[in-house]
Amino acid sequence: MATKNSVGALKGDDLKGKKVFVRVDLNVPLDENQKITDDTRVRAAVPTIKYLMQRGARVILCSHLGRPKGVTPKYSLKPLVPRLSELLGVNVEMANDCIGEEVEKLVAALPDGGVLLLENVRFYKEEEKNDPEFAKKLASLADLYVNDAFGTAHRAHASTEGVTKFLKPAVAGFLMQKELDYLVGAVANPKKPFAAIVGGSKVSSKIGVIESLLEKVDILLLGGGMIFTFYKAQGYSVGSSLVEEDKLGLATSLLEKAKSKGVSLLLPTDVVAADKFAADANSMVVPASGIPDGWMGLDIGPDSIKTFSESLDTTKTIIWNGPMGVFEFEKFAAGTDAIAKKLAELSAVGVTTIIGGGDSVAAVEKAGLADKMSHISTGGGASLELLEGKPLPGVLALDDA
Ligand SMILES: Nc1ncnc2c1ncn2[C@@H]1O[C@H](COP(=O)(O)OP(=O)(O)O)[C@@H](O)[C@H]1O
Ligand SMILES: O=C(OP(=O)(O)O)[C@H](O)COP(=O)(O)O
Repeated sequence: MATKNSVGALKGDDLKGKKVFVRVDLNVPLDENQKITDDTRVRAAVPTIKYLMQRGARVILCSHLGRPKGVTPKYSLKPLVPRLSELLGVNVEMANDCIGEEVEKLVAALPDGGVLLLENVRFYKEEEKNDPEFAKKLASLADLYVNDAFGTAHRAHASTEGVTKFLKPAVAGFLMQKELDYLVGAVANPKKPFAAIVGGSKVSSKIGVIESLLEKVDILLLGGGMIFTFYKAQGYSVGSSLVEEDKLGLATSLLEKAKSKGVSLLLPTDVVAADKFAADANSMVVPASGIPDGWMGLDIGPDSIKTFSESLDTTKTIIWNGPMGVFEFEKFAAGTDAIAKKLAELSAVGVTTIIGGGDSVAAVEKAGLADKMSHISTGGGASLELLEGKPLPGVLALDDA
């Protein structure tokens, strides 16, 4: 993907008094009392907004929250206002809509350096349909466009893609730039040796990323539920572990591809098996080649943790996507925790460590190690697509640098 123009190229003269439409990803988890349970995405949006505020721009924030079908109070962005105001040090205004006369009035009343948050853009079905008329209405609110919503950059929606046809310049925000620098830059030109750790539930959801990474990495460590498809393909007994029967051939061909590329592909040599899929299951460590009938592998075992850790010792760049086990259950979180700790240790001695979104981020956060990593992606689906080598529509639509 070509380098994109960034908001940092816009100076005071470009921004003073200008209305800037900023697409952010404020799709945060809320509890039943509408309280934010993880504000990572809000904090990640702050540098771009502050940069614009400090240069006298009038900032119009646009985001989605959840996947509403029509106007749904539960998915209002109103609960975001207090935290945004606190982080930005101003009273963020809230609109009840994202287009229309009332919104236009609020935009007109915005002072230089002021911030207006539009209501959930997905309250209109036209957003996800990338409807040009709707995109034009969004565009008409502002003088220029900044996309900082990395987590939504894999969606070709009106506020991420369509709007750029009517609003120029269209540039990347600081978060978007940082995500691209790490997930494209560091992966395309890694300091070597370069290792990837891929886990998560199914091989089918990670085929693209494994194939793409096999072209680039020196070491590939596999964990999570997908390993049992690899074991079964090799003729091991896997008990009642998660297996995708229709992907056995694929698993074999991935192993062969790794061999032909000279990639050192490591599968766990032992696993923690459970007698049921539950937090209070009975568990035992068994060799990878012999999971007893009625038992299922839910984590990588201690020998594998040791081998995986040692293999990472020599690396200079590590990317991690997907947990090593069912980390949501304390009993089966040791493999994931150990990898998180290892990456934190290696970061401290200068290894570039990149956590590619989704559940791996949740696992690193649960372990309290988020601030130790070089980069933690704010996008699950978006980071996966980038790592698969797919272009992101929300990025493609921006002006080239
Ligand atoms: N051995 C396993 N058996 C079943 N599920 C697993 C196993 N290991 C990991 N998982 C599950 O995989 C899920 C994460 O998978 P995935 O969504 O592919 O990862 P990510 O979100 O990081 O891309 C977690 O909910 C975890 O419990
Ligand atoms: O949370 C998001 O994606 P993610 O869960 O893949 O990180 C983004 O806000 C995109 O949301 P969507 O998958 O409803 O388009």
